[in-house]
Amino acid sequence: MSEPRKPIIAGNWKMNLNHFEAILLVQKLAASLTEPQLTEVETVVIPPFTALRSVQTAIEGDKLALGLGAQDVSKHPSGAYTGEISGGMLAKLNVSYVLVGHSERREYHDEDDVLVNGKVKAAFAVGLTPILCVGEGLVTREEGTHVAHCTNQVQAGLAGVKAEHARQVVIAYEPVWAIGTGKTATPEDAQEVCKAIRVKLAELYDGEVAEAVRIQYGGSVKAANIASIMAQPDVDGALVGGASLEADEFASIVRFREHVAR
Ligand SMILES: O=C[C@H](O)COP(=O)(O)O
Repeated sequence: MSEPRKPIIAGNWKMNLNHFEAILLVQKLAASLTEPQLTEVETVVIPPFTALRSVQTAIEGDKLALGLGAQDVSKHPSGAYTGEISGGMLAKLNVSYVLVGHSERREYHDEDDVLVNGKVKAAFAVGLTPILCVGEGLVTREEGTHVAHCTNQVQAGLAGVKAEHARQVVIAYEPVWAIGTGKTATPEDAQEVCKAIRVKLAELYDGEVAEAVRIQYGGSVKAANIASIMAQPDVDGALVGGASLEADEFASIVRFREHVAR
């Protein structure tokens, strides 16, 4: 019998908040959540690079049960790569998670599956856990090829990754048409793709790896819809954008068990 998967809710702050504002948000968030709530649901904040050090200091200084993530990582370990941030630099800041292949990186920074795969491997090489983001655009959804699109992205992102690492990855399914638009996929839409991703993991590795991997849904998640999304059997968490910038709203998302699924 495999261990139950611990829910993981992560707030991706994107390109918002300077380091002073970031500290305030972390302190407000911590004040809105009790220790047991933070232990029951793994809660991760993902600030911009410039706020990582301040947020890490706040988390460690106040002994907060919050995880720390970064929004991107270089595929290179070090060297003459102006503007890049290495996995080693992030690990030194006690960063645990790193987003890889977010749709905004794929769309606005031309990141393809080969680069995403390089970043996944760079993260594992220094002990970071990648949150591998996949998701289809509106055209693909309307064509009805969204499931294959997402499972192909998972396969490409994990190419050459051994089972011992693959079982630790977090996958975020984010339909691009639902990001920041207020349009949420239905819980059934989320379940369809998350289940297909788990089936693909079983094909690529084995059932044990597939059962261990946590799969998040992302795209206009808020307190009002989190319970019904989390009620789906293959959804193990959420990657939250806009709503993670408001402490009360994000805390309420983390406390999803208190809400009634609609
Ligand atoms: O990383 C988070 C996602 O892109 C979702 O963003 P959103 O909650 O603002 O739609």
